[in-house]
Amino acid sequence: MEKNPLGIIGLGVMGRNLGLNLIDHGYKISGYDRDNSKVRALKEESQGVASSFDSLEEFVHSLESPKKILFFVPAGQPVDQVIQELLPLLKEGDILIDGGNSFYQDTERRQKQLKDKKIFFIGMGTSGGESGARHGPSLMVGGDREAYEILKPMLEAISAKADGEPCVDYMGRGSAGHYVKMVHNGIEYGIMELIAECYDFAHKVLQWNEKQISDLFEQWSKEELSGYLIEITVPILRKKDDKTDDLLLNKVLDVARQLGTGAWTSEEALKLQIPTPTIDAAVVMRNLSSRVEERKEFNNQFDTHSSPPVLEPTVHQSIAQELKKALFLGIICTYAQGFSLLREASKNYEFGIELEKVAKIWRGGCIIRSKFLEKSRMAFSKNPNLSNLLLDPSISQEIKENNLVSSLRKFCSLSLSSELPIYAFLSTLSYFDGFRCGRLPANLIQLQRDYFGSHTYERVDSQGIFHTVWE
Ligand SMILES: NC(=O)C1=CN([C@@H]2O[C@H](COP(=O)(O)OP(=O)(O)OC[C@H]3O[C@@H](n4cnc5c(N)ncnc54)[C@H](OP(=O)(O)O)[C@@H]3O)[C@@H](O)[C@H]2O)C=CC1
Ligand SMILES: O=C(CO)[C@H](O)[C@H](O)COP(=O)(O)O
Repeated sequence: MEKNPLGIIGLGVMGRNLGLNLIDHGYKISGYDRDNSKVRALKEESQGVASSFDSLEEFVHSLESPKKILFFVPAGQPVDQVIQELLPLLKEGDILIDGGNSFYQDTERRQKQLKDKKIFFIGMGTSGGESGARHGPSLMVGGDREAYEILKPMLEAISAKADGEPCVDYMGRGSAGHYVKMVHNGIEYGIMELIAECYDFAHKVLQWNEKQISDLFEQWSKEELSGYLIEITVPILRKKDDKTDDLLLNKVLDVARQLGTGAWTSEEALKLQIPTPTIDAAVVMRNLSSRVEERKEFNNQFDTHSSPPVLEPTVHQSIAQELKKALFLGIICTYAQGFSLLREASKNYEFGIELEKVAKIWRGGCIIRSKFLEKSRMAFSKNPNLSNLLLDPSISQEIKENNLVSSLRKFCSLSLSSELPIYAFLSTLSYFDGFRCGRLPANLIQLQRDYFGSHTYERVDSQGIFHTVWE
């Protein structure tokens, strides 16, 4: 029997679509899932091109050597279970690829576990959701470079293309691929929360309807704000509910669920002491949204409101312009925070991540793709050691020339007087102001630490460590 170059385990949303994408590009694949109906469905959908198996032994046997097996099963225990089941069937040199959203420390552990057996374990962050997997995802690959080189032609063929370049690359050693995907998702959380806060403002303060707001987002998606998350907000705002006459949006419970990657990003940033306040705020607001009972109680208990500013319709268009600029700066700062975290993590964990490559493969296929990523790519290409995107001369020039900071400030102050929760925008503004204000009140904190704990301090006028005898 002719052997196939790649096998996929887990034929749900991602595995099934990536399998069909591979077949479109001329690769014959084998598929396996613990749910036999999914195995049969793939065979039918691929018109028999995919070889599908109900037994793991037959599945592994159908693959050419070295065996290349990609899994798309839920992160956590299912990945370990699949590895355990596969181990007796594998030989030295075989390559396992985890395409799911696994936690990077789990990936490191699995790589160590399989190294002794000389089996490669690649952590591959995959982004683009269902349609990306089907028509071209962004693929963030980490682990052994030798194994990546074997997989490269196949991955390049199925990945999205941005300006003709494949949106896949080797991110670095160990769990670098899953780490980059984790930060991608943190940025995704930040941008989604900023967009939601914009919508809330247009809806509650400008009192625009969803048609007007979707037209605004549609306009933005053709300008410098152009990006996938802005784009998909347009049809989402316009979608009719199929059960009622209302819009679907009005029928959806206001609780934002999460699978964990955003919170992992914030936890990592805290651990490495890199400020990522927009991402943190996005996680916090998802958490707050889920406290449904407390929110109801608060709503009853604190039901008095100050009178919000009245905005005449004549100023609406100019406020919408400020809103656009505030969102643009919010998005720039979210990317800046994500890239700063990646830079620090790469140093700390010795991943060897090149930020230019990250920006390059995020330009297409992934959920956070946007026009701004080309500017980020150029910034890191000019200066691979750039510690913060906001320090790039052309990006800072763009922020200044377009008065983005004053728009963000105006938007925040209007929202605050309208009692809108805009935690992501406020955090972004404080991030910006905190970096540029010259002198922070951290000197006072230092003296408080020294007062109660003799923790010492440094002076602005002489080198060394100082302590004051306080009493
Ligand atoms: N959906 C998305 O947009 C994206 C998802 N991801 C990540 O990709 C991974 C897969 O996600 P997705 O495709 O959405 O998930 P799905 O739940 O759609 O598919 C997972 C499949 O794996 C099967 N499975 C679970 N455990 C095992 C096992 N031990 N052996 C064999 N098959 C098993 C499941 O079967 P059963 O149904 O019986 O449990 C299911 O068919 C996750 O880590 C996810 O976070 C990454 C990027 C985007
Ligand atoms: O990886 C993804 C997109 O890039 C997945 O869709 C992920 O599930 C999104 O995260 P969450 O479910 O926590 O919102």
